[in-house]
Amino acid sequence: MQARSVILNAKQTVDALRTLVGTASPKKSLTKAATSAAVQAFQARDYHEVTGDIIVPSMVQGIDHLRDPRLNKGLAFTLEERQILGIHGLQPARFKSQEEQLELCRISISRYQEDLNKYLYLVDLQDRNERLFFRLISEDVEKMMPIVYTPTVGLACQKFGLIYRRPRGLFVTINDRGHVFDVLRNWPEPDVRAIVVTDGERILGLGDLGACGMGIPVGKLALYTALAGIPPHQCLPIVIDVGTNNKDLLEDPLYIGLRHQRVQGKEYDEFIDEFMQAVVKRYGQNTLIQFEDFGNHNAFRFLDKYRNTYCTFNDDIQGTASVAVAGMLAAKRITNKRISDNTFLFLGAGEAAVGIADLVVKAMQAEGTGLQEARDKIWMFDIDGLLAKGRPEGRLGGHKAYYAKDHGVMKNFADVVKEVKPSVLIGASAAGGAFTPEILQAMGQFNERPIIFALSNPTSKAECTAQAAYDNTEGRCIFASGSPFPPVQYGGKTFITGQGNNAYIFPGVALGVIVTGTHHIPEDMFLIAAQVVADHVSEADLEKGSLYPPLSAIKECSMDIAVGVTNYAYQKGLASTYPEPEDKKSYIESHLYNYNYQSAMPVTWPWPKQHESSKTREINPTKLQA
Ligand SMILES: O=C([O-])CC(=O)C(=O)O
Ligand SMILES: [Mg+2]
Repeated sequence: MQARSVILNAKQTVDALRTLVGTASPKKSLTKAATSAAVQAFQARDYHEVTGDIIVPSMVQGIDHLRDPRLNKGLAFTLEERQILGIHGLQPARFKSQEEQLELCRISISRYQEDLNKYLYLVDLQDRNERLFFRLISEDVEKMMPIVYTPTVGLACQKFGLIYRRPRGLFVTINDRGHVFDVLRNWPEPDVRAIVVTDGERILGLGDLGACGMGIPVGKLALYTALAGIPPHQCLPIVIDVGTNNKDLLEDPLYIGLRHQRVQGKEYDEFIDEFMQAVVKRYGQNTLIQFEDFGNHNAFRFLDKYRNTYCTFNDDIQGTASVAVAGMLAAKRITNKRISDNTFLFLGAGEAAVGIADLVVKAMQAEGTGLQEARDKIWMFDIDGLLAKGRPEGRLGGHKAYYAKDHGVMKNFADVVKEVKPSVLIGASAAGGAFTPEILQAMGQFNERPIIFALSNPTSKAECTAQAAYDNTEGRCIFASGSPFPPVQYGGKTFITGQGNNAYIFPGVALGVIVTGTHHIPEDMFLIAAQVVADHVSEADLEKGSLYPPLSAIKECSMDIAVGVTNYAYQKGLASTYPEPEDKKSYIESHLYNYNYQSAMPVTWPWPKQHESSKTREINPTKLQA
C-alpha cells in the first residue's frame, strides 16, 4: 500500500524516531506513513534535541549533558544541576568555576612541546566543551590564535589524514552532484548564517591539499566566534572535494579525500553553481559564503561571477587586501607620505597581490589620484617575470593586465627591485625566503623607511623573516608579515612586528554583514574595515615596530568594523533587517555569543513563588488608587 502523507507533531516525531533508531520500545509498530513522516520531519529538522541555543530539556538524556560539547560544563555543573539533570555521580565530587577550568587548560597546553599537539588538545577541547574552548581562545588571542589558526593550522592540514579523529564540518564531494542540497540537509543546524568554503586547491602557501584543507574553514570559523562573537551554531565549515592534483596525497594511504585528479572545467563550474544554489535553498539568500584558499584561476572568476548575486566575498583577495591597506594607512603616520606617493612592487600576482593592488588603487583614488595614475604606481612580478605588456609566455588574464607595464622582459626579481626602486615591497608569492639580503639591502638604500610586507603563510613561506628585514635595512624598515614572528632584536632594542593577516578583517566584516542581513558585500566595506584597523593602531604600537594593533585588540577591531559595516549597510539601503537600530553597537552586542556558562537548570525551576507574584500585584498603582 502507498504510504499516506501524515504530519507528526514534535512529540510524535521524537517517539517515532526513537522507535526507528531502536532507543524506545514501541507500543505499536509504526505505520509506513508515520515512518516516512518521521524521517522527513527529522531531515527537514523540524525537531532538534539540541540545536543552536535551543535545548528541549525533556529530550536530552542526563549523560548527554556531559557528551554534548554545547551543553557540557564538566566539573562546573553545580550540585543542583547535577541532580536535576541526572548526572550526579557521573563526575568526581569536585566543583570548579570556569576560571579554574581555563587555568587547567592553559597548564595542559603549556605541557605540550609541539604546536601540533597543542592544536590537537584544542580540537579535543572544542569537541568536549564548546564554551570553554571559545572563552579560552578569546581571552588569550595572542597565545591561542597561532595554534588554532595560522601557522599551526597549516601543519594540521598537511597532517590531516594522520590526525583525523572526528569529523567537523561538511564534506561535499563531486560524487554528490545533483544532491548537494540533500547533503546540506544533513547538517543538523537549522540557523546557519555563515559558511567558509574551500576546495583545498591553494591552502595558505602550501599548495593543493585537497580535502585536508578542511582545517582552514574550521580555523577561520573558530575565529568568527572567538574574535567576533558570532555564535558557533551559525557557522558551517565546508570542503568541496573534487579530487586533488597533489601526487603525494593521491599516493598517501592516509589521505581522506577523493583519490583522483581534480575535476575541472564545465563540470566543476556547474558543481559550484549547484552548491551556491543549494546553500540559498537550505539557509536563505542572506547566508554569507566566504571563499577561502581556492586556486587563483577560480578565486577571481567566482568572485566576479557571484559577488552581485550572492552574499559572498573572497577572503584571500578582499580580506588580505583590506589588512594590507590598513597597514599602509598606519604607515602614513611614520613616513608622512600619502599612499599615492609610493611606488609598489609585488612579488606574486595571485589572489592576494592583485586583491591588494586593486584596493590600494581604490585608496589612492580616495586621495584624489586618477585611476590610471594609481595603477601606474604598481608593479608586479610573477613566476613568468615582470608583468610587462606583450611578454611572450606571460599570462596576463583578468586584473593582472591593469598592472602590466610597457617594459622589456625581466626575469630576475632583484634586478626589478633595483630598477623600479619601490618604496613598498609586498610578498604574496608563497616563495619562502625570496626577499634575499641583497633585495632587502637595496630597499634600505632607496628609502629612508622602506615598507616591507612578507605576507605569505605559513611562516616557512614568508618572503623573509622579521629579523632579516631589520638586519638588512639597518633597522629602518617598516615590516609586517602574514604569520607571526618572534620579537626582533636590533641595535639594542626589541621590536614586536605586526601580523598583516586577514584575521583582523573577516570576523568583523562577517559580523556586520550577518546582523544587517546584507545581501551583497561591496568593496567599500573592506576599505571601511581597513580604516578601522588603522585607527586602532596606537603611537606605542608604531613605536615598537607594529603597523597593527596587538592581537589582543582584534575583538575590539571586529566590533568596530561591524559597526562601520552596519552603518554603511543602512546608509546604502543594503541591510534587510528592519527597523534600523538606533544604537548600532548595542544592537550588534545583542547578537553575540556568550562565552560564559549558562545555567543548565530548567527555566521553570524553581517555580515562581506565590508571594512574589502577589507582591507585584500589591504595588500596582491602579489598585492603590482604588
Ligand atoms: O589563513 C591565513 O592565515 C591568511 C590567509 O587567508 C591565507 O594565507 O590564505
Ligand atoms: Mg586564505
